[in-house]
Amino acid sequence: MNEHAIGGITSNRPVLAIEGLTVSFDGFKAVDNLNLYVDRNEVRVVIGPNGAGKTTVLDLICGKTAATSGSIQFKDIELTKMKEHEIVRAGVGRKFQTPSIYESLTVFENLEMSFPRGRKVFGALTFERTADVVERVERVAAEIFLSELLHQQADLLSHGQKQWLEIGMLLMQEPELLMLDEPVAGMSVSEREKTAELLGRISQGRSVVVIEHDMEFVKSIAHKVTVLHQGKILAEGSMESVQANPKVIEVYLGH
Ligand SMILES: Nc1ncnc2c1ncn2[C@@H]1O[C@H](COP(=O)(O)OP(=O)(O)OP(=O)(O)O)[C@@H](O)[C@H]1O
Repeated sequence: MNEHAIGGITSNRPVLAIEGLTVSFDGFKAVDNLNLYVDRNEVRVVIGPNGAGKTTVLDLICGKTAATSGSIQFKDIELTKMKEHEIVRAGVGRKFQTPSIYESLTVFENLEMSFPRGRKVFGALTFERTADVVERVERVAAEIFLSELLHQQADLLSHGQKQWLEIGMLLMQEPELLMLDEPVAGMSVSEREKTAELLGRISQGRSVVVIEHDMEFVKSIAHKVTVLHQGKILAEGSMESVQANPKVIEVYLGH
């Protein structure tokens, strides 16, 4: 576990602490008494066979699905009692598999409308373009490799660039926890490499949780891997230890 200095006091508490988390759908436990801890500056990858409960865990963290029991602590905040928009405001960003960018707007406008104050005060599309908004849009665009394409309409971007734009829209809100569901699906090799670099970079100062099936990509980004199976943790640790684990090979990697 990393150590963080907070107000001069050294704290080794994880940013995300999930304990005893369970969700039942008509008696079927999709997530079953799960404990999961993620540190600041960490890229955690969650892997596992189809139906293992990976997406459901992210749905529970972001408030899309209500827990049956258990706790999700983000810093000092209990998320299980909160609404989705409150969880976003608390600093949790979630990217789904399909990009939900606005195709008819430019890269700049897509990023601009994700600036939290703009949305809160003036509504989604009509707000003042102040210097701090422009500064943050430009900073985020540079992070996601889109500085040169700021004024291009989003529908003209490549698939990979659209995925980066959506990550950028989350970064505009400066989340401390970022969750991504299969971020490199459908990307070219060079886009995958750039995405690995991007995730490493954006994990600095925050926590990143990624669901991924592509093992080469997992190897290139994961600080730690959690293997889910039937709603429970089957194994957890370094990529090497997980790959060598006979139980993991049996239920997932051997297939
Ligand atoms: N809202 C729901 N109602 C009923 N069952 C659900 C619901 N959401 C998920 N499930 C079930 O919970 C289980 C876990 O699903 P989940 O989508 O979390 O798996 P996953 O590990 O993300 O799989 P994949 O790799 O295929 O995306 C599955 O059996 C799924 O059918």
